[in-house]
Amino acid sequence: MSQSIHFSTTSRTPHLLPLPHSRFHRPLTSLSFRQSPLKHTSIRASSSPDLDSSSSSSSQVLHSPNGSPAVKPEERSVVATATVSTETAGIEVDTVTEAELKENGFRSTRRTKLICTIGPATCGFEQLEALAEGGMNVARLNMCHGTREWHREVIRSVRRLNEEKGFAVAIMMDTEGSEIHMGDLGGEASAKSEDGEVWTFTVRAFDSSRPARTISVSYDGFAEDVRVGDELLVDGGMVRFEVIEKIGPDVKCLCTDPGLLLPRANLTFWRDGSLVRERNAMLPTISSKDWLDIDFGIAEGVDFIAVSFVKSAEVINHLKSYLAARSCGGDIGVIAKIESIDSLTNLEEIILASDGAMVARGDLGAQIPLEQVPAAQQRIVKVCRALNKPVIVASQLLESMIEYPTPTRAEVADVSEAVRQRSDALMLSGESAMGQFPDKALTVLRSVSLRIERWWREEKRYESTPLQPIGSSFTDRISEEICNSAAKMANNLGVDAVFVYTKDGHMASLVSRCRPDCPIFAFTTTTSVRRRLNLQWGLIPFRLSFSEDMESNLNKTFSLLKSRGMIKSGDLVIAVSDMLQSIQVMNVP
Ligand SMILES: Nc1ncnc2c1ncn2[C@@H]1O[C@H](COP(=O)(O)OP(=O)(O)OP(=O)(O)O)[C@@H](O)[C@H]1O
Ligand SMILES: CC(=O)C(=O)O
Ligand SMILES: [K+]
Ligand SMILES: [Mg+2]
Repeated sequence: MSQSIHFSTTSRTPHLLPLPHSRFHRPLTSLSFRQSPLKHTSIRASSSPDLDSSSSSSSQVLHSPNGSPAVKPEERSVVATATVSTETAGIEVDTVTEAELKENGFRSTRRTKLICTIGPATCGFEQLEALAEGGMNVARLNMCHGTREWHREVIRSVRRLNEEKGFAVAIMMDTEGSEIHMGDLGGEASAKSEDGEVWTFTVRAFDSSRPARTISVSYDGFAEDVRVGDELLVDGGMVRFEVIEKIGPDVKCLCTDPGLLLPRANLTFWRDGSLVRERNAMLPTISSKDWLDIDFGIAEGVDFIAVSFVKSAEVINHLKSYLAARSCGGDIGVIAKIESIDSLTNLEEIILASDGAMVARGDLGAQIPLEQVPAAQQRIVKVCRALNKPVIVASQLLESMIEYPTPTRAEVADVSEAVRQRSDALMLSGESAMGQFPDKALTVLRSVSLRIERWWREEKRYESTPLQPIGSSFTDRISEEICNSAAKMANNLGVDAVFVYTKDGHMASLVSRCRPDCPIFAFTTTTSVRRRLNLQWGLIPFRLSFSEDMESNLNKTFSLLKSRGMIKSGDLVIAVSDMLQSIQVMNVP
């Protein structure tokens, strides 16, 4: 039996009219709840021509390699190859998700998405493949490091992995920004600064090798702006110095907290307990080098651009119009990195302008007192959720795993908290870029996410807080209400999955926003939308060509997913779509 609620808005949105000849989609004159008068046990009625055509077109349907529902890791590559060959005819889902669905049953798939920063420890094809196998949804490239050629190589490897092995890893480019940072240490991996040592920070460039205990600084106004007595913090306090003398372009500093100086580490200076940000506040958020990197990102087809040190919504709007003009169709998502005092001050307007946000705790913790970072994180996650933008929690989640194969208890608690807050994604930085145990760190993120999500489901901790309306047009408000209701129904009825058919991804994100208890199968027609949906909580994105006819879409989907062993007869699903404003509840025939 299929039951549906239709929302008819004939006068305003004629394109959303239910299909006149469909038994399931009769035009209605008002908002109503309709129970199918036909007491058949499934929507797979024999009279349905669509169903017949989709099941008879079984030559297009991909069958699982051995007919069994479980895919062992060693069989994944077989599935991967098959996925690619049916790209146009069937349905695309990444191999890792498919294996996870079959192994755990789809109620237990991971909802929290995982991002890995790629660096020297993970840039090889096999290393990238291992991360993809381990559940990496997005690969992040930090333009602070490496050459464009290096980044291009990584991007192409990820794309090749997606094509050849059936992954759907998205690529996020992270801009350098024009904050103050150290130079690259002349090729050394790090430099140790001991307590009581005097180091020179200078705006001079070095022709040859770096003189001993000398660090170059990226910002020309540095020597002019600092004062004797200021405190200089490397990476938000990993190493501390006190300014003792200024000599032209050189600033002599006494090390007061020893530690390891890493190439291009961020520098902040503090005076009387406050961050000094007078002159460098005038630096552009997107530097001339960043614009060149952005052009490079457009040319290489990255999925997201994360903008460092965003101060206001203006820069986001500026970049978005640039992307819309340059990247034909504006396919690239813009992520605002919240890592400065200004970004906290203008948080709502920045998030509203962006396609998502990152809680960049590394630099944020260098700009506000560390003890304020957890509250800032909670606020950013909440605002993103309210405004329906994906949010990433980043930096030092598993910092000790750069050197050790197991995390600290405190790190596990920190990861758990981010999952408990229902952030969309967690990000590895140094752990995956240059750590010794990138795969193990990813495994920890995956297993902690799964465990916390399961605990939350077992405890039936549904969200009761009502979500504020966000859409401005009447049609948008209807979509929102449909998604809110669908998620609520999914929880109350204990359905196995919500199916959402969406061309631009918006309906899928509206369902994700409700954080329902079951996974969300998001069907979309383009590869780029599918990759972008990879960042959002609970969404399992599929690429599928579909029509305006929901009945035929459902039949086609059921048929394809069943043939791959990803769903089975009797599974209870709720379906919503961009095309037809309705909620349908049905058992898989
Ligand atoms: N492409 C790369 N090449 C070399 N080293 C890298 C690269 N990407 C990252 N790393 C190393 O990993 C460390 C952490 O990387 P990450 O990019 O997350 O830095 P971050 O300081 O957290 O980010 P941001 O610079 O955006 O604030 C860096 O300090 C650097 O040593
Ligand atoms: C990720 C990042 O930019 C930060 O934490 O500062
Ligand atoms: K960066
Ligand atoms: Mg940063």
